[in-house]
Amino acid sequence: MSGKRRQAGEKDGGSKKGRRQVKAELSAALGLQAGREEATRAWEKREVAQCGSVVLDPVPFQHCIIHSFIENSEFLDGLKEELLALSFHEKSNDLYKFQQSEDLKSRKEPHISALRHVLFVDFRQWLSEVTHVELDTTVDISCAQYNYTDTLLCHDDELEGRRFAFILYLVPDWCEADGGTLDLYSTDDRTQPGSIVKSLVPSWNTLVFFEVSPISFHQVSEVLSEDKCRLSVSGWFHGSSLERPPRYLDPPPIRNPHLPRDHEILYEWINPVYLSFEYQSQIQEEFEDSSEILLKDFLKEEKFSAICEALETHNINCELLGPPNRRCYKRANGELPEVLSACMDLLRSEAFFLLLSNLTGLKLHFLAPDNDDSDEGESSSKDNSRPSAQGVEQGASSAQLEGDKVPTCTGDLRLWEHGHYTMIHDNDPERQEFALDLFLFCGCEGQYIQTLMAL
Ligand SMILES: O=C(O)CCC(=O)C(=O)O
Ligand SMILES: [Fe+2]
Repeated sequence: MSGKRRQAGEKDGGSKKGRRQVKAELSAALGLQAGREEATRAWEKREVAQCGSVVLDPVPFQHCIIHSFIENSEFLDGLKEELLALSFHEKSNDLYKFQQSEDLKSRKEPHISALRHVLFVDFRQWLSEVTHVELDTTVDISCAQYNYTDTLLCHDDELEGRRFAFILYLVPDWCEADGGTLDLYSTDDRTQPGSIVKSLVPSWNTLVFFEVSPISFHQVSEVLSEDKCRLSVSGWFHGSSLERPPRYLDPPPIRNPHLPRDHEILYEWINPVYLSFEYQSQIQEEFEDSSEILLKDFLKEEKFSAICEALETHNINCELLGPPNRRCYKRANGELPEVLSACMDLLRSEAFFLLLSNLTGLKLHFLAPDNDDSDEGESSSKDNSRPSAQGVEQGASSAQLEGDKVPTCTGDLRLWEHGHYTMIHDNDPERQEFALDLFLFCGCEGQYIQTLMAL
């Protein structure tokens, strides 16, 4: 970029008419030679250091916090105004929920242009000098708003070319109880995230940057304040990426064939409407159309009440499952109250495999008709976007249906609390095969069973 064009970018479009020039200035602390040298030394030696308003910390991964990042703080009021006037769109999936602005790369507003300049010219030079990393001129920047209940779950930011992530916070007075902290995770020797070891509370005019690497796992915790807006400008400085070790894959779950139980078990547990052949065919047709189905009041009322009561009154031993970039929920791991273990047995029983075959048209039992011969049996399209099931408590199981192999299943009792989640990954072992997912929700309003075809 030529000096001439840069000059133009810094100015308010109307400056010729005598309006003030819009210019952002980096914190004076970043200009001090001694501070830069100390920061460079600390970064290289991976040491904790504080150089004025600049704090460097290598744990759990190299990051840096710069308070009063922009020297002329009133500039930020103008910037905030321009940012809030942009159009934002809702971003929402299994990983995040927040609002993102349009790309700031080519916005012409004076404060936004000036911020781009101070970040990608002045600060980039400082960053390159302190970290000894050559950074290219790629401009990668947008604005985010996190409001009540918004979050961005555990991720590492890794994408070709991203070398440093940065976030400049433009928040009102903020405290830990408001949520929305930037949480940094430790990692194990397989570079899987473990637990949160540092939480950064956002504050006005503070910039955080960190090195993007295979261990840079972080999240934005759920915003708990009902009225504050967590406004930030964030993006990445680009350079050649660090080498990435092969990604760790979860071992596949242990699957078992059905338990030998005859159809009596169905009469004992299942709402009789689901045992009528006529209704089963209707359900099957619907399932074949949409590859998923929700069956209300699936269990007999007295059985369902007994399950709910057992869940409420017994102290069920659980373990918290991770890693947090994949899942976070509790799984029952001890002996279950009798009615719950009987219910799990039902879901794994031979009779239930046959019932599921009738409800879905899938061959989950050798006695089930082979749907490949029928006209409508082609419901095997790959669906990589199935949603994660949510519920207060839930038993989940999935049955495998591959070729001539004996159908098998695996399942667990999951206990859901506020903040628990599952995420979808391309390299899930469960996603490499044909499977039917089944969720029986308890402790939510009403009872229903949902089946989803995974592949
Ligand atoms: O806003 C933050 O504190 C972090 C944002 C983030 O991790 C991202 O946008 O990838
Ligand atoms: Fe991130």
